[in-house]
Amino acid sequence: MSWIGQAMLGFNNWYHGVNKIKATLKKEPNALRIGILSAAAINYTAFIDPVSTHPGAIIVAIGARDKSKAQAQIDSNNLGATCKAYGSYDEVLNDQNVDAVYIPLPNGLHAEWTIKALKKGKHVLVEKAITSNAAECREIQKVSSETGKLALEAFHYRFHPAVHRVKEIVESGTYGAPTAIFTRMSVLSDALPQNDIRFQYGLGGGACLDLSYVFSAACYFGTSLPDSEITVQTATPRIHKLDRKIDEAIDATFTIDSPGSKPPVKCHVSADLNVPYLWGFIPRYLPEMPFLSIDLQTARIEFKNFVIPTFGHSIVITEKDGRKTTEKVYVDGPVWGKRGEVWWSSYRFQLEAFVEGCRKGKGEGLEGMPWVGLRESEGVMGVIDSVYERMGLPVRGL
Ligand SMILES: NC(=O)C1=CN([C@@H]2O[C@H](COP(=O)(O)OP(=O)(O)OC[C@H]3O[C@@H](n4cnc5c(N)ncnc54)[C@H](OP(=O)(O)O)[C@@H]3O)[C@@H](O)[C@H]2O)C=CC1
Ligand SMILES: O=C1OC[C@@H](O)[C@H](O)[C@H]1O
Repeated sequence: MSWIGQAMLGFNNWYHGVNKIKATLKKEPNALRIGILSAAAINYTAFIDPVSTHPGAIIVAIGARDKSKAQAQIDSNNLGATCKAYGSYDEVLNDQNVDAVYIPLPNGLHAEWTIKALKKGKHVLVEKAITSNAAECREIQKVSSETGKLALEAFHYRFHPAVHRVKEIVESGTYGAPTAIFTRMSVLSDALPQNDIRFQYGLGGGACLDLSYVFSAACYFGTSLPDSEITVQTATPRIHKLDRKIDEAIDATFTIDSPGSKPPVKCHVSADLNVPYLWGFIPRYLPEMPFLSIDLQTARIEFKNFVIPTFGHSIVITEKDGRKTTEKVYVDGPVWGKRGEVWWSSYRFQLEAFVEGCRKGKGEGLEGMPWVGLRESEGVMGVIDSVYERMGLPVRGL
């Protein structure tokens, strides 16, 4: 599955001549030294590629359950000179040369390893979904504040300037307050093997956690978590054929009531890990872009590819009188200002924020820097817990 993102990134890098930039980049002497827990498929796109263009970050270790797998990833990405292979995740955490870790483990293992890493004095960038449930996320908050180390959920879309621009339009009030939000994300028919981590209950499988962008984005554009009240109205799963506890797809509605006089926002989210065949017999192998729409009092915003805007997106605003405006924002924007490059992926923007957060030792409240706070992550996990309860499926991780 990760090959799709990797191919798009390859095209982006070729188009913008990023390989030349990588070849001439000099690392700073005090670069943040980062270890990776596992040789996951997503590592190249989400982490190794961004680090290769960041002067202030260096990968010093990869640990996998089988050391040869870690070594193979080090070799295939030419990380050899500075990067050690380990045969366990504990060895990465015990390495005094590691300042921070990236955790791309299955979702059901995120809490355990994030907490272990924080207790070993490492800052943590942990893949989405941050945990299996809201209670685990509260535990991470507690340990993060006890240790003074950061934990950041890798919701990379939140670091992209196009997303900041849409948030700015919503918050400007130009078109009134938001009243309804729709978000959709899907994975092509048969793209994932039946034994994928996403289909294993014990590893935190299911569409809600894996495609948690749809919940995160509805909450982000519809409110400012954690101060709003979110009530799940409906939730319908399509159950995986091999495991009755796995939601292969979900469709849910919830309302967000924010403090103040704003109208409640009606949210509708849809996520699918195996898009059904067309007319029952034609597999859908053509990618369907993640999609978001926001109804405001006097206009609708449609945002195509809100998840990885780097690889092509559009923001279309249609006012009630029919006037249309289209925007595309690849760099700058209201949060980053002049920081960033047009070829930066959402993962590269995310790394920029993570490294800065680690350096300053403070994630939330850094001036002019995007961040996903742990209380917000907990709020999103709380919505997912409620959706599972509503569907009559077990809350993950319990
Ligand atoms: N930000 C993004 O765009 C994306 C994020 N993700 C997220 O990244 C994480 C990893 O996804 P992905 O790379 O697709 O997954 P993979 O299955 O490729 O990687 C998961 C890794 O987890 C390790 N692992 C540890 N215990 C187990 C176990 N019991 N069963 C299976 N694997 C185990 C394996 O490590 P080892 O190498 O030690 O054997 C494996 O390499 C998930 O949290 C997912 O949500 C995924 C895709 C895109
Ligand atoms: O970006 C993504 O696309 C497909 C998913 O299965 C994956 O986990 C997600 O992060």
